[in-house]
Amino acid sequence: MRETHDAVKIGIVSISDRASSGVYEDKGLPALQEWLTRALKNPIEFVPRLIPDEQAGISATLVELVDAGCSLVLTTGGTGPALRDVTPEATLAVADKQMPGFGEQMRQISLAFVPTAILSRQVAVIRGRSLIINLPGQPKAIAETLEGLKNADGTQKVNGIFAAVPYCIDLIGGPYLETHDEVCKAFRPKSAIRATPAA
Ligand SMILES: Nc1ncnc2c1ncn2[C@@H]1O[C@H](COP(=O)(O)OP(=O)(O)OP(=O)(O)O)[C@@H](O)[C@H]1O
Ligand SMILES: Nc1nc2c(c(=O)[nH]1)N[C@H]1C(S)=C(S)[C@@H](COP(=O)(O)O)O[C@H]1N2
Repeated sequence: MRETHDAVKIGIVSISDRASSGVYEDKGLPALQEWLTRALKNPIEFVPRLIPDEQAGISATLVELVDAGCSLVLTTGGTGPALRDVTPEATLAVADKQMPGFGEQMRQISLAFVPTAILSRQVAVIRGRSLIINLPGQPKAIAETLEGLKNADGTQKVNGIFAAVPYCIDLIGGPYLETHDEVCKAFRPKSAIRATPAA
């Protein structure tokens, strides 16, 4: 087993008019932080932001976090069809590349929980050396989409989207992310798996 893990900086962004103005307590940032801490073996520096559903402000926050060196930025909220839901537009506005597989897989997973999952417009994009992914706003949907669906015996039924995140970050020149298999088994082609250093 590897003794040391690369450090990673992760931006977490909760996008909610009501949580950011104090109408209700934000549950998005704690849910993101809890899941990532449970899933990753790497030491994580979190860069958190709680902001309203304003397109220009969301784009500016994403650019700021990428420029600050975050290899991964996860957003939660503002992906539905309501007039104020503009997270996908704000994310696409700062994209170098779109990564449509993440949104497709999230909707696939979420349909097992709620029929209204087809109302979610989550996107994922690459900007520079950073992967930015939109997650739904329901706090419980964060773990559901990252982790996927498990059978009653604990085996994986549908892979969560996080299974593909470490290899994606390898490909854009980021740190080597390693996960706890019981939370989320990351997939890499054999040729991309780092050799274990000699003891
Ligand atoms: N940051 C949050 N903290 C706690 N609960 C949230 C948060 N964001 C969303 N929710 C819950 O999930 C539901 C759906 O999220 P959505 O992003 O569509 O919010 P919304 O209805 O647009 O309102 P708002 O932007 O004011 O949170 C919300 O109505 C709320 O019950
Ligand atoms: N796993 C999961 N995904 C989900 C949901 C949920 O409860 N669980 N809610 C859906 C609903 S009702 C909507 S409108 C969309 C968009 O949510 P957002 O605007 O909160 O981002 O996410 C969907 N995805």
